Amino acid sequence: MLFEFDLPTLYLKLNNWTAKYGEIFQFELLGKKFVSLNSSEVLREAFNQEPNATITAARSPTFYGKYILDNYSDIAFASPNQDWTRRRKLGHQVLRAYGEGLSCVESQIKRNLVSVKEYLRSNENKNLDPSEIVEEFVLNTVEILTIGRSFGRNGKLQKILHRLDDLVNLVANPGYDALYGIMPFLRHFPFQMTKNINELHRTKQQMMEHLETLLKDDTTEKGIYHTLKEVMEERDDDGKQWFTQENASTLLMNFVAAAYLTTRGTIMSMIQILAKRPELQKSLQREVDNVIGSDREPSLADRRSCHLTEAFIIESLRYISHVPLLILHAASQDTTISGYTIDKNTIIVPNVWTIHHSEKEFDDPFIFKPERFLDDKGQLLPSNDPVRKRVFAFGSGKRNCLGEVFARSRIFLFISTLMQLAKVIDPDGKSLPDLLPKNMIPGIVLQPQPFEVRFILRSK
Ligand code: HEM
Repeated sequence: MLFEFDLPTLYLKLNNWTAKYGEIFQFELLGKKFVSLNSSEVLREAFNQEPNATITAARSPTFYGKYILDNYSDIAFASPNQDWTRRRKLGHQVLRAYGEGLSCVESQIKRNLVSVKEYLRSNENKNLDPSEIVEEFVLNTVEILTIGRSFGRNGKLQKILHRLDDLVNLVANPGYDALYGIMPFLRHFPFQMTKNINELHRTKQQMMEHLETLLKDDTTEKGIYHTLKEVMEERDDDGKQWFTQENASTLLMNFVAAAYLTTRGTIMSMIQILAKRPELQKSLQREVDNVIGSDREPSLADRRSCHLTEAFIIESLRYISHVPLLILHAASQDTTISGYTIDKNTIIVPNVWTIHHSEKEFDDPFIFKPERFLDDKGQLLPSNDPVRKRVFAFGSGKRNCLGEVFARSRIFLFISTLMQLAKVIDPDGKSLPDLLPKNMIPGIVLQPQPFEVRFILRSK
């Protein structure tokens, strides 16, 4: 029970301990050594300055990485070595090619927003749990990224991806991972978790088989999987295949899992925050009206002129801090951080939730203030401004998130479209609590509690 319930809320305990023990402290849990990094300065010394940047880029061994991700064939759970460096570079390349630059991808995403618009129009002024439409939007973008087009919530691919995500969330839960990591033979006993593990293997297989089928369709639209297939054909000088089927399926699993819960959590939280702040909504709508107007759809080029919308996204990521401890790192050799000796194999806990809610780092950290990221002319602070540099929502250094640009641009398109089209208000006959960072549902990725809102179309 300790495993299941304490580890997902470890970030709250670490926040209390930071008040007692300061910017960096070590502790032991389940027989393992941990070091918690609790200030932006210490985190940067560990992740951005050599030799620590290289030493702390390792991951600790996990059951999930070993048994689900084919013995660390992936990017996110593997420790660096030569092959990993090539995989991470490939991950960057495919995300840049399919997720960030191509206008055809942008137009696909905009087409995807049409169903969001239809949903808002046909459900106007009704009490709604927005998760259904947010999940469909996020999974559609994942489908477009993966195979170049989306098939909607009733399509086979989306059903597989949804199930895959649910299972990853259960199986990668740090409590179960720790338990199965210590006693991996448990996976042969008929517990519910064993059933989940087996179903996850089958669902991964189903995803790959379905992608193979879709690959045969006669279409010009391409996604990451088309490129991965080509890379699987490559051979090194010694004839070795450097990127295998296991690498492809686990890379896709990383992307699907990393893209879904994180983006869902951000957009859902932003909707709840908006419903409680009519003044902020008015300012965002004014910006969207001035920059985009109502006759055309928002596009990624508008990000440059929508300073408040961008600040709203960054402040939401800081305030909710829904990946509270990033993915845990590990020390690949003995080192020193902030004067403390850190032994090889110590698990490194980037205590980002605490950094984002520390008075030393941010004024009024528990108050939601997008303006903290704007200068006195209302322009977004540059990314190298000290205030922006204290936000670690996507990590920092050698293991930072590969999908940051993709995620932020999708969130921008969703929120600017929403502000162009509708006003978000409290539900009818029910109360909607303000979103409080300490009340999120625990997990590797925190989620807001279920809630309902109403959408009122602006054209009326
Ligand atoms: C709001 C959305 C997102 C947030 C807040 C987020 C946050 C993070 C964080 C905190 C990490 C761990 C960094 C570390 O361990 O130091 C991470 C890693 C990663 N993310 Fe994201 N992420 C988001 C969306 C995405 C998307 C859309 C993708 C891909 C399509 C993606 C792909 C990855 C990958 C592959 C890694 C592993 C990198 C590595 O271990 O080297 N993420 N992300």
